[in-house]
Amino acid sequence: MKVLHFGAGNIGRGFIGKTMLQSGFDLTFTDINQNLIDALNYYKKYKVKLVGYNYEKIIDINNFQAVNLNNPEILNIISNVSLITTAIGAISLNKIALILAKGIILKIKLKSKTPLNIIACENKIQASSYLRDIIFKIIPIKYHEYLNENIGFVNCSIDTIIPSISSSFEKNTLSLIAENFKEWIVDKKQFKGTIPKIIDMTISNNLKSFIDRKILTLNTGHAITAYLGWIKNYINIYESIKDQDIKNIVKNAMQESGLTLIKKYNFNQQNHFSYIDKILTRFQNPFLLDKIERIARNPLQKLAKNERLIKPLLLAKKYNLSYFNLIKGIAAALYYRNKNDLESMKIDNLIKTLGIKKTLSQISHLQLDSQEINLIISEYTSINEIFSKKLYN
Ligand SMILES: NC(=O)C1=CN([C@@H]2O[C@H](COP(=O)(O)OP(=O)(O)OC[C@H]3O[C@@H](n4cnc5c(N)ncnc54)[C@H](O)[C@@H]3O)[C@@H](O)[C@H]2O)C=CC1
Ligand SMILES: O=P(O)(O)OC[C@H]1O[C@](O)(CO)[C@@H](O)[C@@H]1O
Repeated sequence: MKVLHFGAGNIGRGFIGKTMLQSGFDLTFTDINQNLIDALNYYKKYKVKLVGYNYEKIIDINNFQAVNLNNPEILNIISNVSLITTAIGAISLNKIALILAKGIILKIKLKSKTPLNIIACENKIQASSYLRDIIFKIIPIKYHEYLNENIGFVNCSIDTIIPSISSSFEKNTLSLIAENFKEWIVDKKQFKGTIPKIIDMTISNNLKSFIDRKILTLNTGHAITAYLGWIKNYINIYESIKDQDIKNIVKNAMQESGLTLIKKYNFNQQNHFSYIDKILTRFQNPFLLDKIERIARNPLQKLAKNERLIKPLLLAKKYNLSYFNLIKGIAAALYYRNKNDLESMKIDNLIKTLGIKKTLSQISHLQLDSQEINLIISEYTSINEIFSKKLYN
């Protein structure tokens, strides 16, 4: 089976690409980063070092192709593959929609009857449905019946941790260190045609609860660990989570979010709280050398209404549950400044232009004079009083 993967980055090379090749598929990577494409075509292989507690295994990855997204050949490839996966960043999905639409139209004109499934492997709730909606807006209505019959947009939950570090164990810069833990769950109902057998891919009938469980537990805790760690000048996630004050806030915030999920999905509380404890152990994995900067990236996206920080706060408010540790995490996210992170600088500019309250309301869609906004601002102010020297380093 021919597969095209968008985004030859950490998760693209370290998990999606690896699993497609281990499943015996004919894999092509595509990316906008020409250096990455050139390196893939030059080296024609790389290694993935899986690390866990008392576990290390190096896997050789080879036998793949790589094409730049802007190479005209990409349309033929799209029209010819049975599966497309993406790992480019949720904020970039709208940038590939047009090229996907053009490739699908070519597929239609070639009178292809082979179903094509598209799985957006992004940290965004129902990312594939989001991509589907954009593509349907682009493709002429006369083709919509074909789309509905032959093109599957399959939502998934993807949980593993693959840091952006230069491969200290290999001179080949494509090689990666990846967490041994992985959980990739896809929505059975959204596939068109036969569901491909892919190593490490689990098929589920009730994906929504798994997506929310992962994004609103792991990513909520991951983000708060990063933002609080940044304020205290830590570099790596494991340093931050080893700080007991930070760990207490992170664990309590994950439990605050967890109680909303228990209410919404009727999860067993003991099972869910042990899921939280396992995640905290994963954050403490020193072998990953996961940088705070990677987990803190794109704070505008992460402070959006339907995302890992605001969504659990709104659910806690809805269910009249405690949310004061989530408030601390949101304030820390708002406080994050990194000259290398465009979104963090956009927040800085917004605060200078609109003030903190209006900025937060605009980003999060929280009501301007809500209790939640006032609590976040007061938390932000107390962070600033303690750490103000940090803001403009
Ligand atoms: N790294 C990880 O551990 C995990 C990442 N994810 C998700 O996977 C996605 C990618 O994350 P990473 O691999 O960490 O990021 P990354 O930055 O390492 O890789 C993203 C790749 O996509 C490419 N790209 C960006 N825009 C593109 C476009 N328009 N067309 C083609 N390629 C494009 C970039 O050049 C880069 O090579 C994100 O949504 C992230 O939330 C999900 C679970 C785990
Ligand atoms: O990729 P995002 O959405 O910036 O989130 C940061 C991190 O959260 C995780 O997805 C954890 O699953 C990371 O590995 C991921 O890269």
